[in-house]
Formats: sequence, structure tokens, C-alpha cells
Amino acid sequence: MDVYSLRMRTRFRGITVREGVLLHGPAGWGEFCPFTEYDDAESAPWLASAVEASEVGWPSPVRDRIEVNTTVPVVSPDEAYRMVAASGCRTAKVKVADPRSSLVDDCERVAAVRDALGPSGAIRVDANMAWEVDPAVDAIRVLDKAADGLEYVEQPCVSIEELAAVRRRVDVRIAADESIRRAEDPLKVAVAGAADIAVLKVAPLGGVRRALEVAEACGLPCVVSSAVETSVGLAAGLALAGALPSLEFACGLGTMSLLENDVCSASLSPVDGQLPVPRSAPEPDLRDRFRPDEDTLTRWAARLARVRSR
Ligand SMILES: O=C(O)CCC(=O)C1=CC=C[C@@H](O)[C@@H]1C(=O)O
Ligand SMILES: [Mg+2]
Repeated sequence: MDVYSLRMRTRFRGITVREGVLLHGPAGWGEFCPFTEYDDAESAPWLASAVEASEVGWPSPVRDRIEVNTTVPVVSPDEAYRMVAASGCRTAKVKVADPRSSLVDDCERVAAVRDALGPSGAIRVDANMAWEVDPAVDAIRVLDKAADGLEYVEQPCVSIEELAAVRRRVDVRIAADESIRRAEDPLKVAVAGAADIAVLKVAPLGGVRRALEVAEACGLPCVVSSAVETSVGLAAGLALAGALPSLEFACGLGTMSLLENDVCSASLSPVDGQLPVPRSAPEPDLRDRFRPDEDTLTRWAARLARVRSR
């Protein structure tokens, strides 16, 4: 079985190693890589997405290049500056409201990112549901100043009601990420007036086709974001970004820079802030180099079998 284990360059989302399974079928390669804490039910759409990629393939794209943001984890201002300057991207997404980072730290990181991007760049921040409504409103105002203008704030609070309350009180746009993934009905976010933008991730939504349906149902401008996959999984995100009827914002698909290595030598790393829309995933020709130990292989084989048999 093709299991990979790759080290992350910096801790991101609390993890330092990314693991998953690569599936091969008549349409090419797919990637099954639900995060460790996801149970079998939550992992099922991730498998559907990998099966779509490997067995069926993706709908035809309407564009061939995707503008992407670079993703800035919780790092020092100097490191954030260096990462953004090296990325070649004109948009940066900065993680904020992490337990290891105060609002002052967040402001310093965001200001360093503005220095690296210059006045014409766009800065978005992602709070991953960390704030209550009042602290969200205060933090967004302060971060907007530190950034000299924010493009949007991703998922400031947990619930759709809280997102709507924050959105009424700040001038900065609100993007829904976790709310779209977890909400049974993506329409709820739009109907509640909870967000200006929908963040779509292919694997948790169950594939490119399902994500296109979600995009249509919620009726909001969409940003396609990765789940920090190898280039095999990123290709599915690019297929979605390529097939969306309209695309106004840079996508969160520049995440190869978060991993130390890739399973594909034709790695999907942005050039001048852009990535191509592939027709299928690149060949994971380096996968033998990143095979994990027997215990990890056994764990993934069991997980795949359980999710498959659901
Ligand atoms: O959107 C991006 O710039 C990169 C992807 C990204 O930030 C995420 C990927 C996977 C898990 C999440 O914690 C995180 C996010 O919340 O958007
Ligand atoms: Mg997010």
C-alpha cells in the first residue's frame, strides 16, 4: 500500500508530520489523508474525494491558472517576512488567535507580512473559531490596522450565529471555513448572513463535484483551500478552483511550502504566486522515499479498510 509520511517545515494546526495513503485507479492518483483525530464517519468524504480522483476524474476546467496565497503559520515576525518574501505570492493568509500567540504577537506577524508584500498585496487572517463575538470584533479591528487593511477574516468564531453577529459589527469581510465543512446545509451560512466568502476544501466535502454543488448552493464567492496534502491532493483542489464558474480571490493551495518534501517530483509549488490546473494528479514518483515504518503502514491500512467498509 502507498502510505507516505512527510515532515512539516513548521508546526501547523498542531501537527509536525503529515501522513496519508495514495490510491491509484483508471483515472490516476488520489490521496486519502484525514487528520489523525477524525473518526471514520468524518473520514468518509476524504475517501470519496480520493476515489473520485483515482476512479472517475474531474470535470473540465474553465481556467488554466490559479492565483494562490502563501500560508503563514504561527512563526516570528522575521520568519513570517522571510516566508512571504520567498513565496512570490501577492496574497498571504496569516494564522492568528493561536494559544501560543497573543494578539500583540499576531499584530507583529501581520505587520511583518505587510512589509514583505508591500501596499498592493492582500492579507487575510484565519482564527480557526478561536474567539467569542466581542473579542473577535476587537481583535479584527486591531488586526485590520496592523495589516493596513485586511482582505477578510476566516472563521473568527464557532457558530453561524456568532459569525453573523461579528459580520454586522466590523467592516472587514468574513469567510466561513469550518462552518461550511461541518454544516449539514451550506445554505445556512448564506441565509444567516454569516459570511461574505465560502472556503471550500475538496477532501472534507467529498470531492470536486460535491464541492461544486456546495459552491452553487451557498451562492457566495468561493476560496478553494487545501488540507495540506501532497501534490496529489493539491491537484484535486486545483481542479475545483479551475472548474468554479467564477473565482474572485486567491486560493489557499500554496501549501507545499509547509511540507519538507513531496511525493511528486513534478511538485505543485507556486511560481509567481500561481499554480497550473492539472487534468489529473502528478505521478507520485518519489513515494517510495517517504514510506513510513510498519506500524504506521498497518494503522493506515486498517483505517482505510474501516472507512471503505462503511
Ligand atoms: O488556506 C490556506 O492558506 C491553507 C490551508 C489551511 O490553512 C488549512 C488547511 C487544513 C486545516 C486547517 O487548519 C487550515 C484552515 O483552517 O484553513
Ligand atoms: Mg481555515
